Amino acid sequence: MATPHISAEPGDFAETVLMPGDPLRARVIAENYLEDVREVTSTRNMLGFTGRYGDTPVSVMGSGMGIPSMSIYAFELFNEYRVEKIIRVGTCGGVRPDVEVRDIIIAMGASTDSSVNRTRFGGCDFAAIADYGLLEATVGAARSAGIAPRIGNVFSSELFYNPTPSFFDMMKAHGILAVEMEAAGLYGAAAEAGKRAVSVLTVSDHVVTGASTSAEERQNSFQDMMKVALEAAVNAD
Ligand SMILES: O=P(O)(O)O[C@H]1O[C@H](CO)[C@@H](O)[C@H]1O
Ligand SMILES: O=c1cc[nH]c(=O)[nH]1
Repeated sequence: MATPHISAEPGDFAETVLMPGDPLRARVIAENYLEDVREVTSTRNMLGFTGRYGDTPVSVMGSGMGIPSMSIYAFELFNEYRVEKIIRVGTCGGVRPDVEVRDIIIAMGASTDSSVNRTRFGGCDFAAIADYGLLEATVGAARSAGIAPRIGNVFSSELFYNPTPSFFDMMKAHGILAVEMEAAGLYGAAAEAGKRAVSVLTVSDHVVTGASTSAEERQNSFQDMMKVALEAAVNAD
């Protein structure tokens, strides 16, 4: 039953799909965190896998970069493959001065300069928010693991290379924790489909201070993020 962008069969995806931007990271997650793994799609090399985390079936698939790419895959997973929950697992750049590299951010909401959610929502402003149950499950998983997550508003940017430095001052003044490129599109797609989503992010760099993570720090915070996302996949009702 392939869709235009996914070559899996019905039933190939679990109810919960973890989505990093990078399809090769999806493979790393599948091989290192899941058991009984099989590849279920590779159209355009946007790799997807299904396996088990403990007793719970879990899938992992790349979303690509940016809201348009995330919107395509989330739409097809929610509407064609009966996926119920998507947990984005990605990187972000810190914005507020009190956010530090390696922090784990749970995006309660996602502001954006993209018009995608207005297009979905009849030209009105849509409040792109995480599903509350998934938010609780991720926050609970983080705290149980001794991780203090930052919870709040992120900014899903259309541009990675923004030419206007004052853009980040505006974000900072509005309490934006960090900038990334997909959460607002994912939350809009979930709402449109009547499904559920949350984004768990690790801070890889700081766009204001210029701080960045070493390879070892990146690996540690990646492991923290994966623990949070996988435990939430198991524990969310
Ligand atoms: O690490 P991922 O999930 O790809 O997320 C971030 O990294 C990419 C930019 O380098 C964008 O996709 C942004 O959202
Ligand atoms: O989208 C992103 C991701 C990480 N760091 C950034 O500055 N932007």
